Amino acid sequence: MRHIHFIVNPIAGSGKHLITQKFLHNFFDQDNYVVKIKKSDYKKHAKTLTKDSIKEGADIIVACGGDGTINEVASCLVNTNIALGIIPLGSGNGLASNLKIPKRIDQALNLIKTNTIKKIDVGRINDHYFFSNTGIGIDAQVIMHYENSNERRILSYIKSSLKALRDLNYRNKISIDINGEQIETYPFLVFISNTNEMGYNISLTPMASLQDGLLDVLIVSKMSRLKSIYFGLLILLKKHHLIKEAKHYQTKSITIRQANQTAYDSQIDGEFFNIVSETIDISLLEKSLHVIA
Ligand SMILES: Nc1ncnc2c1ncn2[C@@H]1O[C@H](COP(=O)(O)OP(=O)(O)OP(=O)(O)O)[C@@H](O)[C@H]1O
Repeated sequence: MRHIHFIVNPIAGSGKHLITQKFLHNFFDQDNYVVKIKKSDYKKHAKTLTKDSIKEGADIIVACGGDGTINEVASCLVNTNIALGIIPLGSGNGLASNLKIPKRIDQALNLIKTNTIKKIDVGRINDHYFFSNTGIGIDAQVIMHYENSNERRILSYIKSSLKALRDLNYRNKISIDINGEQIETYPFLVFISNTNEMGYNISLTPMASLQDGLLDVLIVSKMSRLKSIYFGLLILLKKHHLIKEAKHYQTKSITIRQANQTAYDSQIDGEFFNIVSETIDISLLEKSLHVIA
């Protein structure tokens, strides 16, 4: 008997989904599978539900949602033999796209049935794991406005990006240690990625791989508002590497420090976090998550 637990975020993406016990029994026969569905009721609830499922002996735990839900579920599965399944119900679905998990629910469920395991790298930023990407700078500000908007559509990302640009300031100088180099900069963006897609087919780190034992880092230094808009257009055209303020690195670890500040606005897998610390340490745990993909 294989025990599969589905953790469903009811507000992810459009908020519409077909995942019911009856629907799942079309895919997982009751002679071979024990299927359980749990619904998250609030932010971080998926973590508690996943921890309970681990205690209940689940063999596979399926995150049904976007990158935020995957982060909550997968954070509990790092360095275990329990496999993560993914049903991409989110708006962006960056990690699922990178893993080529089908967007159609029936196809994604059939994939889970195959139980084909891939071991993938996991990123860590201080006490948090990330599976897709993390960043400080304009991305964190965009996510902050997006979360405050209480809308979950691409248009809300566009509006949030415009607000973040309007409020752009370069008050904090940071120092970055990477590959033996020390970089001092007023950052527009420091983006650290494990995957080659952020969702919506947009990528800042097209060379990134989930299995190469490396993090891809994009450091973009201070630039004018006008140039930031140009940078945004270049991202859409996949040509953002062309501006001189953008530098790309591959690394296993990176440390960020800032003078006179003890907190960082950041985003972790598309969720806003205020990290209270003088230093940010980012590292990679090689192939430490089992994913069905
Ligand atoms: N019942 C709930 N009510 C409100 N928020 C919830 C609930 N359950 C989960 N959440 C939160 O919803 C947030 C968004 O989830 P998720 O990232 O999975 O979807 P998404 O934003 O639509 O997708 P993506 O990140 O791929 O764009 C997460 O922070 C999660 O903790």
